[in-house]
Amino acid sequence: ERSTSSFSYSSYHTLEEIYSWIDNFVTEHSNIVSKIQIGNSFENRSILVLKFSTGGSRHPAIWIDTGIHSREWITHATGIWTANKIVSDYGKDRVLTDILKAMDIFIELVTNPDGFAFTHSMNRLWRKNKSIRPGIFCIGVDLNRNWKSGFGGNGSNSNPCSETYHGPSPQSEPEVAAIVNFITAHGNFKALISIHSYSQMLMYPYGRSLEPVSNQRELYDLAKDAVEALYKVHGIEYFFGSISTTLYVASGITVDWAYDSGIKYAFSFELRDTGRYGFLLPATQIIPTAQETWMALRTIMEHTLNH
Ligand SMILES: O=C(NO)N[C@H](Cc1ccccc1)C(=O)O
Ligand SMILES: [Zn+2]
Repeated sequence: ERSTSSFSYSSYHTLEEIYSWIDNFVTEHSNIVSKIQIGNSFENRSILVLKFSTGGSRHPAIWIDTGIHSREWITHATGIWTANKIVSDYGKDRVLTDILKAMDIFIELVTNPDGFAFTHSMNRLWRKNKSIRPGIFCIGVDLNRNWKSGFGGNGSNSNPCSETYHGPSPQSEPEVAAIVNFITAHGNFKALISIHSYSQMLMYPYGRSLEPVSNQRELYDLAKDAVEALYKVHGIEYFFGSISTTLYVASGITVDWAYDSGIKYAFSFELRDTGRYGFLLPATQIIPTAQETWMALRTIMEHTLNH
């Protein structure tokens, strides 16, 4: 379609529809949004990031990724709504305006494009990427196990047929390497938020061990504030805490790498629901989920701005 005004934010969309929306969105808001290609997926699809900036060269930055696990459709839909919320509220919401005056926000909406295309074409419940290697007879690596920090540890699997297969080596997957290279080259990221579904949880490092991070108390208090802000919107309750203590041990994950790279505000969301619909969350819940998640994201970003 020619413009985002005909785009339904209360529907799930295909990869092509999302990429088309991105182009229209950037054109319509070119004063504050730009599109960056940070690499290509294994099957050679573009890996795209939206940059929200009010100027400056290397503002401290906030990273948000959705869709690293392709079946978690509510996360891409929430990311799209969030992108539109940012341009709608800039200049109106004092907190957001202050954030964007001082910081840049980067959103990677389709972090696993090959897997996402596959959930539309062949297997709605596909989780991993679509990489293949000689002599290996199962497809895909779990992109939330392919990061260097704790790579290959407990809570990841060396069996290529496993849903948590960590891949042959850290950052072996182009989808992970693209993010690592981008964030490392930028060098001034202060927060990273990686959005999954489902379970209704807000978590922080470490996943690889039960050992608390150095600013554990700060992250606990911030997570508590964020889930309270989320609850106020539609009364949805989230658990929160470190990944290993709240959920289970998981190694080679995004937020452990971010934290060990110096990004002290690293969080992972598990959005709605708690299992009634799971990955097949009805589209009627997209906007309510995005609305409540925004209040938690805004809380985390405000704290990052002020610390
Ligand atoms: O897959 C999901 N949720 O979609 N989450 C689990 C748990 C998790 C979430 C966030 C970070 C680390 C680990 C996973 O095995 O990756
Ligand atoms: Zn996930």
